Amino acid sequence: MKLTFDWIDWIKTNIDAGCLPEDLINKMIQNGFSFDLACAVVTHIAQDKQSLTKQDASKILEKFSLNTKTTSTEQILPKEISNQIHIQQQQIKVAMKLDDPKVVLFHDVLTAQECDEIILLSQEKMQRSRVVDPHTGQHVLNPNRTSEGTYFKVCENELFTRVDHRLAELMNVPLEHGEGCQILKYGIGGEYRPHFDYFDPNKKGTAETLARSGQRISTLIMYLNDVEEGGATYFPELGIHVMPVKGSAVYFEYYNTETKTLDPRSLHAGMPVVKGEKWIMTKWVRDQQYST
Ligand SMILES: O=C(O)CCC(=O)C(=O)O
Ligand SMILES: [Fe+2]
Repeated sequence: MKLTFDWIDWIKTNIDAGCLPEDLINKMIQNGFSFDLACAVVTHIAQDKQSLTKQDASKILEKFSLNTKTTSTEQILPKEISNQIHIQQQQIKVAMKLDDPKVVLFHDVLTAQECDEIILLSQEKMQRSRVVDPHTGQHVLNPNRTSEGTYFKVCENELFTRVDHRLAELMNVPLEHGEGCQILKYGIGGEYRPHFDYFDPNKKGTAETLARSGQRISTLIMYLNDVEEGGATYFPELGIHVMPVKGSAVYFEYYNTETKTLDPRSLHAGMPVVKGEKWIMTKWVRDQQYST
C-alpha cells in the first residue's frame, strides 16, 4: 500500500482527535501497509504537536516514500500530489493522471529551446529505426515501425546531462537505470503499431538484455514538436489518445517489481501522422542499472 497525502491527513486528524497510535497502526496494517512503515509514520506524526501544513505533509511523504521506493512500481512519482513538479529550473505541470495502470501526462518537461536543440542535433545522425528481434536479439528493420531514429548516450553532452538528470528525478529512478534517450522522427503515414515496451521474457532474443540490465519498468515519451494532424500516442486498452504537444510528455508504468508482473494494459501505438511531421524522444527505464 502506498502512503499518500490523504493517509497523512487521516493520521494527523485522528491523533489530534485523541485516537491511540496503536489503533491507527492496526487500521493501516488492515489496509495493506507494512508494520514497519505504519509504525514509523504514525510515531513521527504523533511526536509533532504542531499543526500540519501542506509543506510538512509533503516532507513526510517524501521521507517515508523513499524508504519503500524500490520495492514496488507503485512508489514511482511520489511527488504527484501536486499539480506542479519543480525540477532544476523547470516548472513541470501535471496535466492528467490515471492511477491504475499508472499513466501521467506532463506539460513543460522540456523547454521549446531544448526541443529545437534536440531535433537539430538528431538531424545529423538519423537512421531508419530498428527493433530488437525477439527471436535473435538482433536490431532489425521492421515494417511496424516506419520512422527514423537515433539516440544519445546518458549524459552524452551538456544538454543531455541536464535533461537526463531531470528525467531521472521526474521518473523517480536512479540516473543509471535509464537507457539513453531515443529520438524518433515520423513523416506523413509514419507510425509505430501497437506494442509493449517491456521485453517478453519467454522470447529467446530478449534473454541477454534482461540478464544484463533487467526488465523495463516505465517509459516517458516526450513530444519535441506540435504535429499538425495525427500522430497521437494511443493506448487501445485504456482508450487514451495523447496528442503531441511540444515539450509535453506521457509517462506510463508496466512492471511491478514486487510481484514481478508485467501489465499488458500498457499496450500502445504511435498513430499515423496525417499532416506535418512528428518528433519524439523516449526514455526507457530498467529495474537495474543499464549497461550496453
Ligand atoms: O510514437 C509514439 O507516440 C509512440 C512511441 C513509442 O511507443 C516508443 O518510443 O516506445
Ligand atoms: Fe513504445
